[in-house]
Amino acid sequence: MTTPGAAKTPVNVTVTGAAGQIGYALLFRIASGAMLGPDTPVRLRLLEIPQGVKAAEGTAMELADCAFPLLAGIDIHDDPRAGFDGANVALLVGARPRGPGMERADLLEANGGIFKPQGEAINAVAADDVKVLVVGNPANTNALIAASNAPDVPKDRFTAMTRLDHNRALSQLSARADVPVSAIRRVTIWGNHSASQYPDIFHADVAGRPGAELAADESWLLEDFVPTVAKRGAAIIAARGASSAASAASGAIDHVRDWVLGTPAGDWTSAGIWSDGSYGVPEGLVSSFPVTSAGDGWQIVQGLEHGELSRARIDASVAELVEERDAVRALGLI
Ligand SMILES: NC(=O)c1ccc[n+]([C@@H]2O[C@H](COP(=O)([O-])OP(=O)(O)OC[C@H]3O[C@@H](n4cnc5c(N)ncnc54)[C@H](O)[C@@H]3O)[C@@H](O)[C@H]2O)c1
Ligand SMILES: O=C(O)C[C@H](O)C(=O)O
Repeated sequence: MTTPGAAKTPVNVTVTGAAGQIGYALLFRIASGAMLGPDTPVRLRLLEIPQGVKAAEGTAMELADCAFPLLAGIDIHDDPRAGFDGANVALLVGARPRGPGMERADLLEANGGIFKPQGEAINAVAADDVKVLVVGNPANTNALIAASNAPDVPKDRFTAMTRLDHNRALSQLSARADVPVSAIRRVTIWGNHSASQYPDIFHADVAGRPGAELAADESWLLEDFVPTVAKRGAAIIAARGASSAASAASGAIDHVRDWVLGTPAGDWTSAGIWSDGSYGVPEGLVSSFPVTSAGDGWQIVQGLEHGELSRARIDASVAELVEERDAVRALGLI
């Protein structure tokens, strides 16, 4: 399928798990220009397992029926080497979601095996400027697996999604302070996309009010705000009977958009990135940090000071990332 007349060279965007719930919420927004901007045509590569190909074909038919002016083509694959060929942006969504009562780490063995061959394929055939966002859980450690199996791709091109957690934190804080989400800046998710994550508001600006002032109410902070954000995924599963999909797709769009087009001045966002040792997070773990981008890659915001409470929370989440890394090492995945 080709739309004639697109001026710029299309960006190749590979989406794995294209026939799944998140895929269905994500692809139409990418094709509409929400992710890469209103002037950038996209060519979509949908990667599925063989059983998912027919449903992906149905989604591709619907995408064609939207007549998106920016959609320069769609192809569907069940072989990672074909699916990632020439990929400039790769969204690694395809993986099993957790069900009620499970932790995301319970998916390590089932899903970890997906990310080793996908990392190898990205290494072999993706474009030189490839940018990878891992959404499939456990996202941080799956990103670590993919990056570790792509030795020729710079590690900073592999990222894991904590933008959904970041957006959840903004929303909870907005409700608490009774200010619009757009008036809140400089919130951070630290650590793992798991129940151990630490949503940090100590450095936030909440409509001109220091976040530390709100955080001073420790019973609200520790018994309400932090667990509501950190356990939101499980609450959605309990309510919907299925894991978050539209909000996850929206987080993925926000992550890639800010990475490629830049974060707003005076603000930062959160992303799981390859640690360079900042803030005592061991090098080589994929951990969430406060980050900015000027369109040329994520930079970790430096110089934030942490009190005892924040330090202990960050350390606990990082300790879980170390455990997950050791588990996938024992499985031979890295
Ligand atoms: N990081 C986050 O914030 C976040 C948020 C929500 C969901 N998730 C995770 O995203 C993943 C997908 O969720 P979903 O609700 O779309 O699941 P889903 O079951 O609806 O869809 C998953 C799709 O992936 C496909 N798939 C499986 N293995 C594949 C492979 N090797 N290559 C290509 N495709 C493959 C399946 O056929 C299926 O179509 C889950 O692991 C879920 O836990 C992460
Ligand atoms: O919680 C899950 O398992 C899905 C996703 O990671 C989420 O945070 O909504």
